[in-house]
Amino acid sequence: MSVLVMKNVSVTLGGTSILDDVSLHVGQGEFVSILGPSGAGKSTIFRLLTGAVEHDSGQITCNGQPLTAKQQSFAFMPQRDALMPWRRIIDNLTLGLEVQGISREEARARVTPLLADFGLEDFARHYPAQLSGGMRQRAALLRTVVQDRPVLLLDEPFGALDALTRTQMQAWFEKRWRAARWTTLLVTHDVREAVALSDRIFVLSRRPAHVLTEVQVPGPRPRLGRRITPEAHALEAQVLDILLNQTGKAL
Ligand SMILES: Nc1ncnc2c1ncn2[C@@H]1O[C@H](COP(=O)(O)OP(=O)(O)OP(=O)(O)O)[C@@H](O)[C@H]1O
Repeated sequence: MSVLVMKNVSVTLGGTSILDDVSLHVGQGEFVSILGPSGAGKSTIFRLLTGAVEHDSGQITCNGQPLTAKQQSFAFMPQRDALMPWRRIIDNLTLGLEVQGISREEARARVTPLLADFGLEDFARHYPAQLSGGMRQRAALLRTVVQDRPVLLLDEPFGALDALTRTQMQAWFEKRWRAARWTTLLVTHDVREAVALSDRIFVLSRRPAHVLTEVQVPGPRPRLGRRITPEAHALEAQVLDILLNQTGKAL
């Protein structure tokens, strides 16, 4: 059964058509990515799902229920880690839960057992500026995951990292995901990342965005580094061609 369904959704902002008849779905425990050219409207989909913008037409449901502003269906991780510099890591990690009305003690009790898995057990009392970029992203991810919502929305979570750290983080996250099977929707413009991490990929056109194609990613996991299969390589090339074609049209 699909947890998240967007059906024929269109969005206009300031008189400009941004999303045009977008349909996509994410199943329970599935990892789905949205790929598209820069400015296509990928982040707009997340703004829509988090209630920051409204759709003109179409339907959005979570677990079969129409999305409402009150419903807390999604745990959202923005592009930048958005950790508060004046709060210790432990207090940043509990923030999402505290906003939900959970006491600080209860929030800490939920976060603490996860610290080791996220490589943060020795850094709970540090401030964000004392952590590396990769560690901050792991903290932001932990803060998102611990909210225990039906769907994780990840907006280019590794985009700001250097290439080596990004590869390490992708491998680390993929391993965590295989163990936890969080229902995940990832926005990225990194074709390799989408192929390495996803079960399925929706490729968007340039703005106004519509779904150009939906691809099922073949082959066993993990698909990172030297383990990349010929099928995954071929898919990368195919998806890249589709995207370059879109960018070419935009130039
Ligand atoms: N309030 C607004 N009024 C008009 N246009 C807007 C508004 N907000 C966003 N846009 C436009 O919507 C388009 C889609 O933006 P969005 O951030 O969703 O794209 P994106 O695919 O996530 O881009 P990137 O990959 O570069 O992050 C952009 O061209 C942007 O200029």
